[in-house]
Amino acid sequence: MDVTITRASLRGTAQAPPSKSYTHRAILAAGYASGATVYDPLDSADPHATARAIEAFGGDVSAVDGGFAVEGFAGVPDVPANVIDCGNSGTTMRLVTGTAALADGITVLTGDDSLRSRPQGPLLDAIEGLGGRAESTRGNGQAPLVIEGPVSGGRVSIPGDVSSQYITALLMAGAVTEEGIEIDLETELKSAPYVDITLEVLSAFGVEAEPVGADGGEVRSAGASGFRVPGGQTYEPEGGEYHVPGDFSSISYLLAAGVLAADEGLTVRGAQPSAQGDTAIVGIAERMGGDVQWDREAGEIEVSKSELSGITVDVGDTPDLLPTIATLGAVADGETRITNCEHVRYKETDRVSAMATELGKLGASVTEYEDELVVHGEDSELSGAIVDGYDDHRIVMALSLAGLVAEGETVVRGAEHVDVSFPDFFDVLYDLGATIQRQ
Ligand SMILES: O=C(O)C1=C[C@@H](OP(=O)(O)O)[C@@H](O)[C@H](O)C1
Ligand SMILES: C=C(OP(=O)(O)O)C(=O)O
Repeated sequence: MDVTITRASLRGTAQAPPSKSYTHRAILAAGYASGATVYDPLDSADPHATARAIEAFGGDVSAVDGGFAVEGFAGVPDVPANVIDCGNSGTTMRLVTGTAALADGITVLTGDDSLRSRPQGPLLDAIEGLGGRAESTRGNGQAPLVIEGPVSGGRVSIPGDVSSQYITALLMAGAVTEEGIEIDLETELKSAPYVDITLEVLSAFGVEAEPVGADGGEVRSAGASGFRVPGGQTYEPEGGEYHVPGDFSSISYLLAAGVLAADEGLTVRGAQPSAQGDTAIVGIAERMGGDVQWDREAGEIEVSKSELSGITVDVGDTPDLLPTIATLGAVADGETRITNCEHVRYKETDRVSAMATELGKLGASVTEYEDELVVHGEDSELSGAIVDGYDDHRIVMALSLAGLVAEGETVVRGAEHVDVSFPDFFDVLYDLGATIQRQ
């Protein structure tokens, strides 16, 4: 699907979609349990992939009023009767690789073209280190993957600068191994707040796990030298239910739409504080000069159109914000420097390169370095063009934002990929007053 967007003035109220990261973890944790109801889940393509995996391991996920009822496999996954298709979802493939290592037999995991080009090698090595079998069929560290368990736990070391999802996978699976898992980080951890999300969900399911400090003291994931999860634990959420908070990566597009185009202001609901690193978008928009008010208790953000100035942002903890910040930078006055972003190249597409290329087509001046993206707002005048969404939901949404302010028509190709994390993105923009045509 192509979407055509023209300059518009936005106003009104938008509801943030539920968090993708929390939804994946909550339904998988319910799978590791004997079951639970996950309320307010994100009902989109990526969590559906995790739900399919839970079913393949002997559980069941069904829609009930306001949520998903999950019947779990109680810590002992069946050997799947078929290949598990993880679709476009990196989170599913990594987290479920951990589950597969617990099954007494072979699991085969695959995904779409994008997912089959993403790095899995460090997680495969970790599972081999725990005594399992974990192979890439092509021997290149990418899916299709063949995993054979069961592993009983142990100690592994793993790089922290490729994907934090490897750590999440090992912690979630480690809790139901016999011995538990100790993880030593070989490098600094990127995307660390995502492991904090994991620890928060594990705690809500009554599972103990912790970061280990460089000096053996207590730290949050961002300063950790490793992680530890004792084995023999049981997943069981209080009251048999879990509630998913709103998604701040998705909120980033609504906030950006507000600072770019809401002359009369707009309100974003569902913005309760949580462990999400992408909450940083509120402070980033403010630092750029955005008029943003966040009532944390009410979970509401008021935002209105503002003159923006370029800033420097380190996205080591918040890789998914890069496309949004790049678009804001193209409209801001002065230079926006997005640093510490090499790991943003390992996503659904190389997002550093994709944003440099496509914003360039819209008239932005962008310089790409291995670990930095620099947007020269002062030399950028956005005017409509046909741009490619790279089959990547975040590229599609970030380029659509540019369409709200560019002169003339912006056509975003492959716009249907918003189904991964924000299925009604274009309906929400339309309701806020955007001009959207779908072909
Ligand atoms: O664990 C998660 O829910 C996620 C972790 C991050 O990936 P990396 O840890 O691979 O950077 C993030 O980019 C992804 O969208 C979701
Ligand atoms: C990278 C993302 O997700 P995943 O790793 O689950 O594909 C994302 O949602 O931006």
